[in-house]
Amino acid sequence: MSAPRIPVVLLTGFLGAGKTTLLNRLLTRPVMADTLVIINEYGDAALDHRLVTHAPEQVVTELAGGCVCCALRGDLAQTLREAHWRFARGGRRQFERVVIETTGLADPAPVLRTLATDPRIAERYRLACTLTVVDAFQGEATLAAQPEALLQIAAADRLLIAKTDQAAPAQVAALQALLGRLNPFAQQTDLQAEALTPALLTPPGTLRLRSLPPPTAEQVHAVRSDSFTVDTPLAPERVQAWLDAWPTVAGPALLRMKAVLDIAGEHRAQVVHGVQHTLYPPDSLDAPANGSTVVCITRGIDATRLTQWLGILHTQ
Ligand SMILES: Nc1nc2c(ncn2[C@@H]2O[C@H](COP(=O)(O)OP(=O)(O)OP(=O)(O)O)[C@@H](O)[C@H]2O)c(=O)[nH]1
Repeated sequence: MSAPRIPVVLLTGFLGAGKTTLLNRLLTRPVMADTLVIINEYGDAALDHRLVTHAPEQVVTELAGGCVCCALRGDLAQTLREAHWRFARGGRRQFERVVIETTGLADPAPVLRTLATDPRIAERYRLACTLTVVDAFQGEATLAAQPEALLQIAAADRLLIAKTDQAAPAQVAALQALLGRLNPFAQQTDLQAEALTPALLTPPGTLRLRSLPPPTAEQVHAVRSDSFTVDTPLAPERVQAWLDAWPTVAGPALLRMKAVLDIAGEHRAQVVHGVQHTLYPPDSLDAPANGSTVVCITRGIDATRLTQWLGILHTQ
């Protein structure tokens, strides 16, 4: 009898929707022991793998600098093909399941196709479930403006609604109704209200993959990712001025900002997230920063304004 195939969970959702936050919650569950996590990031400076807290029996690896749905599809296939010996101890495979976190701009359909049709992958792996995280607060506006978000909704077996604590109940209800129209097959879960159970990692019914027209080349290619690094610790008042100036760049053109900051006098790295209009309060990592990196993923932003804003961090 051949060995059972390894289940793969595809975790997707638009930039900043809450994928990594969910992953961190999931990885603390016993059901997620022995998990290989593959994190794909759009920016060339990968930060997400540093933001994922995991146990020693979990392996986290990253694919950065493009999307697994296009530029890095071959890299994903190679990672999966090689994983059983690359992530092995004493000749024994170190994982029993795989979670792939896509970039927030990925179209899940080509990734699902690779999983299903590459014979060397399909013989070892099986798709267990596609989870799409949706931001309760910004979800409707994102869906109206960002074609990739629609593709992610369409591919979902489960729609996981994050940030319901930030949205009014009527806003959540309107989003749920919209999601129900866009993908009536997917089960909707409010991540704040419901416990994360193993059932979340399995599809609610038969797996269905529906196709929507892909975004046009123009829509995809107008996206750019810029990273900005400073090697020396940042003065706290500079960081505060930079945070205060967030409204000068915030908006739909700033799809995502992620920063790991090395602030003078702080022993631990500080993490700051921005998603379109929203800036989240800084958080600390359990590790020193050794330099600061800010990644901005933008579509049609005023570059001068962005540069001025970033400049606040290190201007003498
Ligand atoms: N209030 C609130 N904030 C949340 C929730 N989920 C995520 N966030 C915050 O939203 C910001 C972005 O969350 P991430 O988990 O990094 O989002 P992501 O989808 O992984 O982002 P990308 O990897 O850039 O696509 C962070 O500051 C999180 O703390 C939630 O349920 N409630």
